[in-house]
Amino acid sequence: MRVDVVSIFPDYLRALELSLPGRAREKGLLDLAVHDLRDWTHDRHRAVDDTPTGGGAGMVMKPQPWGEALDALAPDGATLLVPTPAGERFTQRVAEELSAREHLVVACGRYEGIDQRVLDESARRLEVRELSLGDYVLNGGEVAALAMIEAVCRLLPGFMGNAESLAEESHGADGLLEYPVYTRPAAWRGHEVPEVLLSGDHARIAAWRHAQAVRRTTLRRPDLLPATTTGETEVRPAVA
Ligand SMILES: Nc1nc2cc(Br)ccc2s1
Repeated sequence: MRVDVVSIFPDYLRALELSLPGRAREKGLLDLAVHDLRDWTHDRHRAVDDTPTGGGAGMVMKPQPWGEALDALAPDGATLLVPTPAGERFTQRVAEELSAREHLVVACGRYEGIDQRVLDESARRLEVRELSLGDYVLNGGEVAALAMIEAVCRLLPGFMGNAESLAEESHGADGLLEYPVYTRPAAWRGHEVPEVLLSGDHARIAAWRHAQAVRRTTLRRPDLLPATTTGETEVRPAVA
């Protein structure tokens, strides 16, 4: 997979060259580049924003620098990711879908956003996905881009050393939150590891872990539980 990220704060994205994406690049799984949007400006102030047409507060990102940047970086058929509070929800399912793409170009907006015509023009030759991390507003798309790129790239085959751990994560195939985890020592500051985990009975351990995942999901994210046939969310008994 190739990932190009465009931002007016490219240093914000340098973290992508560390930790997971850094190792994947060494393995040849991921080719990542960060670009400064101002490289596609032509005035001496390197302007990337202007006042909103129709009035209103703040500034809007000009179409011309984005148009030229995307012409240079995004081949026809590439996927353009645009983090925005107004986007479709970015979920593990979306991350899985995007991990199968050949080329992602991530446009990090700032100010009040990017001129809509950039998205409309891009849709003529790119897959455009406006994506939201959640119902809150950041100062720009960079933080969201870091999260989305990590969520997508860690799903690339061979990216994670232990692929088995992917299967047991929160929001996995079963749609449940992850069960609580423990390690040594068996007792720590008066807290004991649940006896079942020391039993060696793998069937019993698996059942306990599933029950804990259901309990945690019911308590914290009932919206993730499958609806019943009546369309209501099934209220399942909390597991002791
Ligand atoms: N939650 C999010 N907030 C923002 C703000 C801006 Br400005 C650009 C992208 C995003 S994604």
